[in-house]
Amino acid sequence: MTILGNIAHILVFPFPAQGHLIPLLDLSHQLATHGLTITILITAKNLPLLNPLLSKHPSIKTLVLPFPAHSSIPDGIENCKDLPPNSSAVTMMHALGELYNPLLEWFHNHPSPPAAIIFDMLLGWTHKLACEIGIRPIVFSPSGALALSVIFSLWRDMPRLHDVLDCNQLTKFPKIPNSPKYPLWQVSPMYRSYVVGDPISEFIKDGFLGDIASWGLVINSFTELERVYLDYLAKQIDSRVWAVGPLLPSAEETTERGGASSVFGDDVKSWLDMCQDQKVVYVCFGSQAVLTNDQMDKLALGLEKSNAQFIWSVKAPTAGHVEGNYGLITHGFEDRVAGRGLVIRGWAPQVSILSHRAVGAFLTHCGWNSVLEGIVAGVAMLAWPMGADQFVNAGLLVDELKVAKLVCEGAKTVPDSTELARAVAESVSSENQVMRDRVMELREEAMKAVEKSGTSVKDLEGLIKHLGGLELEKENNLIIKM
Ligand SMILES: O=c1ccn([C@@H]2O[C@H](COP(=O)(O)OP(=O)(O)O[C@H]3O[C@H](CO)[C@@H](O)[C@H](O)[C@H]3O)[C@@H](O)[C@H]2O)c(=O)[nH]1
Repeated sequence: MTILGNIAHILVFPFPAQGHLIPLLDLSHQLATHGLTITILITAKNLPLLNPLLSKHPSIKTLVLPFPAHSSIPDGIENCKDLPPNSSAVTMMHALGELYNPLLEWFHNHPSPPAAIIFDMLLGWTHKLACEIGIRPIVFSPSGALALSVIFSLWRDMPRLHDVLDCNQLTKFPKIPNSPKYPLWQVSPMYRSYVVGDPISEFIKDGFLGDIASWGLVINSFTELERVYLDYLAKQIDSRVWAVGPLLPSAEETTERGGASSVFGDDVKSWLDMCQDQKVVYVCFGSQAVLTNDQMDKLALGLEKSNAQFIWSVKAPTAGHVEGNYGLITHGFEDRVAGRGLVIRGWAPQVSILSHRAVGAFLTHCGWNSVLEGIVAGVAMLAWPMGADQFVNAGLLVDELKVAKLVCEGAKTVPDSTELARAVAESVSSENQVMRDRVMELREEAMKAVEKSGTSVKDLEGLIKHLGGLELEKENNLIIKM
């Protein structure tokens, strides 16, 4: 397929958190495959995360800028997964805002600068920079359309939540389809901690308003999954929306996606090969969540009591976690579940585990990438949302799509091990067939979306056509100026 003007040069600017970076790199792969010239802005410590992509596309260039020093980020940390637990994405967003001038300078000195920037939604300040240079700002959302509708609604409408004392009071979003509502404690902490006039708060607010004002929105979702929310977003932000998901890794990339796996993929595969179809529960809470020892104990007990087969991917505490209070696997647990349970410490090859025929259920925090990966794998989900957009995603999965059961809520909540055991056992039993059938239907829709003439393929082609058009526009402007 040839798409008009596919020679455009695009700058891609990912946010340094695996859940954000992975899908934007998958999108970059698609754009490079269609012949676009891509430069990826990255800081030095995150550069190795680009290796699988760069080896597939040697034509992709990198713009490596020094990570800006920040008083709340210890030296040497450049990725959210390594941030101390008392820091948040806000600190990282604020620190990266200092790249404004170096980036501006790079643009001014580039012989053939990009015609557009595709930037992560947490880097909304890029919108202002793009306007200053006179190129198109395109925001990329690694979150789904419902979650993005909620985030945009908060920052655009600015509901007064800061003086509400009851954390269970419902925050309502009547303009969004199906009028979702969430207890205050589940609403974005980034928004709840907003203080009028505070420089960091205003920086964050301007960033989201920059997203909303962007020339286009690329989102990792697909029409059949979130049609009403995608339509709503298109009307709200008054710009082009391209739903290009689910963004998937290429077959050879599934084991090194987002980082080097801490186990041999073949060992995990051999272990899974010995299990029956759809009997294994995969447990993972994304790239950032580290459980307290209390949570670890109850989760371990739940898995033990369930008698189910499982793989549990356990994140290690970062240097900032209080020594000994986090991430400890209960003494003797692994011996007691030997043969039916596998614990992976560190980075697990999640996509290849989920896609194995033996995996039937996924205990997840409902990070959007995990949600999409779970759907593509056709596994039923057990939801334990902990923060960020995860409560919104869990609501979509549990109440609307009915492909998940809620088993726990909250980053600090300790689950009841007996209830958890029951839910885990049930998730891979024949009683759960209805949910499994529903998720298989969604899987089919997801696969259709990314096949030839599928909705996501069409949206991707539409995006590429627009990007090609921008390059022609740039050249015409130059001719007119000359
Ligand atoms: O051991 C692991 C752990 C994670 N992953 C991958 O890492 C990604 C994790 O992304 P996600 O499931 O979205 O979780 P988070 O890392 O928590 O993602 C952040 O970013 C998402 C996109 O905006 C949000 O939906 C989440 O709430 C937010 O926490 C997925 O692709 C996983 O396959 C692995 O490959 N191995």
